[in-house]
Amino acid sequence: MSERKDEKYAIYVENLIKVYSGGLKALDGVSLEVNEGEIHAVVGPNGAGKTTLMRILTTQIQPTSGHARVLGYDVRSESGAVRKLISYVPQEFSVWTDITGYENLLFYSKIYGIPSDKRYSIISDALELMGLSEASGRLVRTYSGGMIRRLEIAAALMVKPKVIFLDEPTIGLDPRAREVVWEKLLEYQKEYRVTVLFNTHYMDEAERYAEKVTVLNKGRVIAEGTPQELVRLLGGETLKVWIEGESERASQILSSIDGIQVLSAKSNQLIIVTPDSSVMLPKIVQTLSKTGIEVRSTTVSRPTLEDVFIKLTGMSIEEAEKASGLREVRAVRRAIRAGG
Ligand SMILES: Nc1ncnc2c1ncn2[C@@H]1O[C@H](COP(=O)(O)OP(=O)(O)OP(=O)(O)O)[C@@H](O)[C@H]1O
Repeated sequence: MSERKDEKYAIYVENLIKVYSGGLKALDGVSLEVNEGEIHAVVGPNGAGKTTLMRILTTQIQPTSGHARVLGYDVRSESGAVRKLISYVPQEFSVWTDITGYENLLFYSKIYGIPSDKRYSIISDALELMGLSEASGRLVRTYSGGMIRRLEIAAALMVKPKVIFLDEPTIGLDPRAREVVWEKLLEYQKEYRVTVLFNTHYMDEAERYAEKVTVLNKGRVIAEGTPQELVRLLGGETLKVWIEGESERASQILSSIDGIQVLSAKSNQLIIVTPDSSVMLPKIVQTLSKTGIEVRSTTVSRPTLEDVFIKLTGMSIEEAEKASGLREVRAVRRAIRAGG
């Protein structure tokens, strides 16, 4: 018997559309495929539709049209089977701060129906996996933001999910705390080969930890592939050039040089992609200075996913968020996670 295409993937999404009751189209024909055991990032600015997609895949809301399967089960008609195989770690706080870490997991173990004779070992294992054994007897209000996040993930691991969905797993955490969250998650993922789908607006995080990335903007997939493939789309190195003068005019002047793509030109800074910066940089400086524009400083780096996003949308993630008017939402979430 031939295998159905949508059953060979851990997650299969085809032409998903979600229109909320007020008429807002949050997803506009999203398709994606995630292999079993893959770590997959969905990246994009606030309001891109990432949470909506995740809520549909975790059977919390229904799509308006299109279809989605998780481990071969339809999220709409077989939602019970999907729920048995997955865990979901939401963006919002999902633990209580006035009880201990252990008590939180005990509470969840009861909700999940874990038999009482197995609870202690399952909770201990989950705490150990997330590096929280020593802190397990402390009130959660004494935990750092990173420890709280790891406790929420520990709760999700107790059901031994085949697919884990994480919505902005490190939002509001400092770089070191983000690293520890990922260190623990990766150790777990490696050992159990679970499939991980996570949402993030941190492009560097997607680039560093995801095997595949789907870039979402305004409810549509605008790019997908491995981080390396996406970065290769740009074909070269990224040059940042700070100038004395109008960046718009500088951009027009430079666009006439072969082998230069100006990704953005704002606030005295140009972001340029070029195949060979050692050849192009002197040319750029010379061309600009001939027209009275002085170059103040330059940096050369490997292109990043953030640069790919700029190329595809004409703006940075930050600018896209400002434009969507949803930037404040994220600022509040960050503050909550950071304990503000
Ligand atoms: N329940 C709802 N009713 C109406 N509109 C909604 C609802 N939930 C989300 N939206 C809107 O749908 C769009 C997509 O939101 P969504 O939360 O999926 O985006 P996101 O990429 O996850 O952003 P964030 O990072 O802020 O969560 C936004 O414009 C949002 O305001």
